[in-house]
Amino acid sequence: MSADVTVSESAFIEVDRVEKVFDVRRRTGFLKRELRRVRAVDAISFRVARGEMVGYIGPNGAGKSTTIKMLTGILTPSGGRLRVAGIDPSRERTRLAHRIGVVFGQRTTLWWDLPLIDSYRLMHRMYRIPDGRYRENLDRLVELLDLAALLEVPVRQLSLGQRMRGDIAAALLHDPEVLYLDEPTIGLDVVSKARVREFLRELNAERGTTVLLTTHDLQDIEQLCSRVMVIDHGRLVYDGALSGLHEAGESERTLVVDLERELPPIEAGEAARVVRVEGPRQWLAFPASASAAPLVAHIAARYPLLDLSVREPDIEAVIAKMLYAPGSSGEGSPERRAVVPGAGGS
Ligand SMILES: Nc1ncnc2c1ncn2[C@@H]1O[C@H](COP(=O)(O)OP(=O)(O)OP(=O)(O)O)[C@@H](O)[C@H]1O
Repeated sequence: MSADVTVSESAFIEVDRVEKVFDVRRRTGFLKRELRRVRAVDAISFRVARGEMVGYIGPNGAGKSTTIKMLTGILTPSGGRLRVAGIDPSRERTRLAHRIGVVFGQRTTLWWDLPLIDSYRLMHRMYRIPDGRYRENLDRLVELLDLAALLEVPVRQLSLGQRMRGDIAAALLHDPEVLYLDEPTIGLDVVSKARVREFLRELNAERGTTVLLTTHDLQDIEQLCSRVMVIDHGRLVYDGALSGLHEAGESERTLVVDLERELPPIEAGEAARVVRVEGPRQWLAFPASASAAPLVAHIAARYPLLDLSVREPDIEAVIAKMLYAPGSSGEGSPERRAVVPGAGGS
């Protein structure tokens, strides 16, 4: 541990210049092997306060999973200092397991062939959850996540959305103080996504559970997190509000307008510009950091409207625009780099 590290009182997750280097051996000839070092996480620092909901995003291979694995104690950092609830995850993984919950959207922690309720019973024993607390948590989660009709159904028969709700309940039975969510809404339909997000909002508001959320869905971040951290090539390149990320990348949202009939391109002044017209449907691009409401009001007052919808920019596109915007070094220019640890959250 370096002497200059200042530990904030309120920080629940503390990450100080943490790195993870993988040594990968590659065969380059008949008897030749080459050692390649992959710096998956490169000296990242941040603080997350108790009760915060933070998005953790980045392109494929950026280092998100490696960070989460270090925070859960599955991987040991190659350098730096890491604490979750005051615990060093890789040294005291079992003790930490009682205080954290993990949900992977693409994998399940449930027993595939067993009815849902049997997985919960097994977790009851595995985590040694006191009987009263288990029953109370189970009842609450079954109600909030609408699982009553699914408890006797084998996990393999559940739909993706039902399985995800089942997994979230499993991760919360032991009352963890922090929840790591890896793509919790991937592959879900609009209704299931809304349900999962609503539940997470309530969980955070009522229980003060700290949430670290990895996602490729910008709406997850928009609807749940006041703070977002962006990792690219193992380095933290942004830590702040989502609106700031949009501003840095000058990203745009799209308003799709269905008019009653074919008309010339809509005039919206400085607020938006028409980027496509197909019959009575028009697409207008406007800054993602701006609200759609005034634009919608402007159009509704002047044009015969049938329908409207807003399309979010792709998360990869927002990050790419931020990293490679004019003036950026292409690796994230210093002024776009991570701000002081914890600054985004308080
Ligand atoms: N066990 C390992 N051995 C060697 N290299 C690894 C290992 N795990 C991850 N890496 C490498 O570390 C880098 C970061 O990987 P990581 O899985 O953390 O990225 P990610 O941001 O989670 O990506 P994705 O969005 O695709 O899941 C990648 O270059 C990856 O190939």
